[in-house]
Amino acid sequence: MGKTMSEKILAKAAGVPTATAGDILWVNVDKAMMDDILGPRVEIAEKMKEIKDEVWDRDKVVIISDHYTPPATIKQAEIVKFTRDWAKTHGVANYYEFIGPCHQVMVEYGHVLPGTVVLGTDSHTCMGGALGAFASGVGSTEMLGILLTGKTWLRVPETIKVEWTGRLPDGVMAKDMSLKTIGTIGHAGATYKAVEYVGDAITNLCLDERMAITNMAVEMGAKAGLMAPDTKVVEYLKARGITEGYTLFASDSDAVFCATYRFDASELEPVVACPHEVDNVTELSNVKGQVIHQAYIGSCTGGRYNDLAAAARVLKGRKVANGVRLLVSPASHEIWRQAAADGILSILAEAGAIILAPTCGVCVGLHSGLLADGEYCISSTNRNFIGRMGSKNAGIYLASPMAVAASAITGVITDPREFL
Ligand SMILES: CC(C)[C@H](C(=O)O)[C@@H](O)C(=O)O
Ligand code: SF4
Repeated sequence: MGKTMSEKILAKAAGVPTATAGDILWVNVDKAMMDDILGPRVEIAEKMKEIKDEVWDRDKVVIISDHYTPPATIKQAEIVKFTRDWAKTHGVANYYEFIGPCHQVMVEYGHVLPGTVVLGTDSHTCMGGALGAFASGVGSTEMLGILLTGKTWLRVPETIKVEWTGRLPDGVMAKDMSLKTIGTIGHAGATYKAVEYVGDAITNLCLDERMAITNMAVEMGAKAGLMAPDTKVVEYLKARGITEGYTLFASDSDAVFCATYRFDASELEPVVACPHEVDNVTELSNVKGQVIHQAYIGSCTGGRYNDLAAAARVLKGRKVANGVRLLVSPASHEIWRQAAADGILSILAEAGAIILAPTCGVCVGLHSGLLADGEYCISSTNRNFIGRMGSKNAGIYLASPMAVAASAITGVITDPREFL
């Protein structure tokens, strides 16, 4: 009987010849990531002092200060300082601060490799599945065990196959595919399962777009969101000087999937997730005309180069509506630099966008872009829970970067195809 990607990756990590969904395995972790919000400061440092105050392998730990950077309060600055100092005193050279949201940093700096196990103290760690890794979020207690031993137990998940075929229409993006999938499967429909995305509509996507999909696998409850690594992944890694140390696992043709969902990308139109649940998805046409006060393009979901370029295509030569805040936060310093060099940030700024630093801040309501009672934001991010961006009486519509850009121009939720 054939094996899925997850079964193959976890068998390799456990050092066993084969694994089957349902098996409980002790796996060796290839990279352990902590961010500033759930990292060392969350009892981990204290507990390690009680047990053994050193990490199992300094080269396999990555610590990223991203949620509280740039610090907006003294408390946030103290947390970032604590995180930085902890990394230094524990010899963790893989420390990054104010480079961008952790998941983008992990990929850009080569810490997510095909066929490896990457676990992080952030729920969107699953984004790494776009490069063919088994990447998943864990809690601080699990992370404590990993830091001390380099291992953790995992139950090999069953896999749901999500097949996207057909040609994506102009003006429709991977974010629309992601939201359509989540709206169909539901916010708990993939609990403790892996989701594997297949089909030519997936393989035709660039890596930026693929990551927008795997990033949100957790919004269905999934343990991991995977795509078989192909030449686009190999080229991406090669461009970063990485040509070995990974395995290109793909699911066997006779692998066992617990469910299969099929979608036709050629029939997909822009969709949005309406307040206050990520699976509250409807066609954008059903909420067209909804007033918005803020438009946000950013985060580990929708702040990559392709997102900014797509938004610039809509905004070029046009102006943000008076009274609408269009905030743009490139998902990393590298993206910020490249988008600036290529004139993309100038187009966005010319239209009236305010370009922010690479940060988690707006996405999770930690330091800027907060909403008042009765305000609405359309956002290229991944969560729209109550109070996510400030007031509990505000609302967030999740959409593609192109839909966000189009809505910023009109001041109401708008189909981006009107501007193409
Ligand atoms: C605050 C952090 C732990 C959280 C996560 O785990 O995803 C955040 O990044 C988010 O996007 O909600
Ligand atoms: S950008 Fe948003 S979704 Fe991504 S890690 Fe930061 S807070 Fe979480």
